[in-house]
Parts: sequence; structure tokens; C-alpha cells
Amino acid sequence: MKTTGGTDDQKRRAGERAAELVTDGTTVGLGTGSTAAFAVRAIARAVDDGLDVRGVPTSFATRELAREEGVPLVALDEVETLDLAIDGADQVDDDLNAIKGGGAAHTREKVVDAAADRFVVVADPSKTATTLDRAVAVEVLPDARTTVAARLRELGGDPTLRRAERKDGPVVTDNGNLVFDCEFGPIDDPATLSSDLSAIPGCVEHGLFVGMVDEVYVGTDDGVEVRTRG
Ligand SMILES: O=C[C@H](O)[C@H](O)[C@H](O)COP(=O)(O)O
Repeated sequence: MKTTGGTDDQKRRAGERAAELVTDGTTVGLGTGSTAAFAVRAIARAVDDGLDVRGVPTSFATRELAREEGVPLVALDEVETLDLAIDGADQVDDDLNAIKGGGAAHTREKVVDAAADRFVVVADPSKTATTLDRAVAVEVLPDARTTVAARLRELGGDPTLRRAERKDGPVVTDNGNLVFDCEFGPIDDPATLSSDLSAIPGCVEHGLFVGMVDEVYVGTDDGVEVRTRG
């Protein structure tokens, strides 16, 4: 379920600017998606030029990309903290709360992004909103999909099991789970919804990232707008 309306140039500007934050010795979380991919490629070029970094990939897809491009990698279970994480988002509000998971990678992304001293989202103008209102991705244990769907409806949501493209059946995440896309309409209180979703047994992780993002780099047609929390 991709929701972006931005251009590749906008995404490239955001990704490349964020990649400039990577300095010698940095352990950097490598986000997932089309915007974060520009940062990964820019980091790879810096590695070619001699930069010493360790990348922590947030998905199978990003691990493959980073390997192809030549970014040295370290596994998530080998790090306790990261210096920096650079990741995309499906939507970011004025308080820098975000919705992620359009590529079903939000569970590992949240682990990596939360462990980073500095978490920078790279985005294009189509991702910005005053109030979050996109569907929230909810990764669920396969056997818990019926009970979790019922709890999501009790919270006012309208969950739809994400279907795979070019495969019959549902999307299966890198962790072997399923994903609901859950419509809540405008989310006036992301913090409360985030807590409520986290409390559902069988919900592995959801795509609301509340109070986690330090900066958003929004690539525009002629530059990069930097938004900072607070
Ligand atoms: O699961 C995927 C991630 O959360 C992505 O970072 C998010 O969907 C944004 O992807 P894109 O930059 O391709 O719009």
C-alpha cells in the first residue's frame, strides 16, 4: 500500500541532505521505502569515498539495497543503540508524529528508529498534514487476526487485511506476520491511540510513531525544508 504523491527529485533532495548527517564512525539506521532509498544510495557513495559507517537495515528490502550499493552492515541484534536513523514516512503531522508502515516494515523500523540518538524522517510535501488521517498499519500474529480486528473495531477503526500484489493471499511481513490497514479518520489524539493499539494482545506493532521523530527533512522542488520538534 503505497500512498506517496511526491516526485523522485523531492525524495532525492530529502534523502541526500539527511545522508550528509552521517559522519565517520556513525552507526546509522537505514530506513525502508523509496525516500529512504535515496539516503542509502548517498551513504553508499560516501562509503566509496572512504567514510567509515555501519548501517542497520530495517527490512529485507533495505538490506538487499545496502548490500548491492556497498554499505557495510551490522545486524539489529548486534547493536544496543545507534547514533542516527534515517527513515521515510507515509504521513507526518505538525507535531512530527508520523504514520509509517506503507511497506509493512514499521515493526523493525520502530525498533531501529527508537534506538537511535537522532531520528530523522525524510519526506516530500505530499506526506505533510496538520492532523494524521491515513490508515494505520497494524502488524498482527496470524492466529490473532480475528481477535485483533475485533479490538480495532472497538477502538473505532475499520481494519482491512493487506493483500499481496502478484501473490494470492495476504501480505506476509519480514517477521512472518500479517498486516491490517486500519482507518480511524482524523487522529486527534495520536498518543492515546498509540497506547491503545500497543495494548492489544496479538498486535505485534503498529505504524503510529508518536514523539519519536527529532527532525523531518521535506524535499521540495527547489531545496529541503527542515522541521524540528518543539
Ligand atoms: O513500511 C515502510 C516504511 O514505513 C516507509 O518508510 C514508508 O512507507 C514511506 O515509504 P516511501 O518513502 O516509499 O513513501
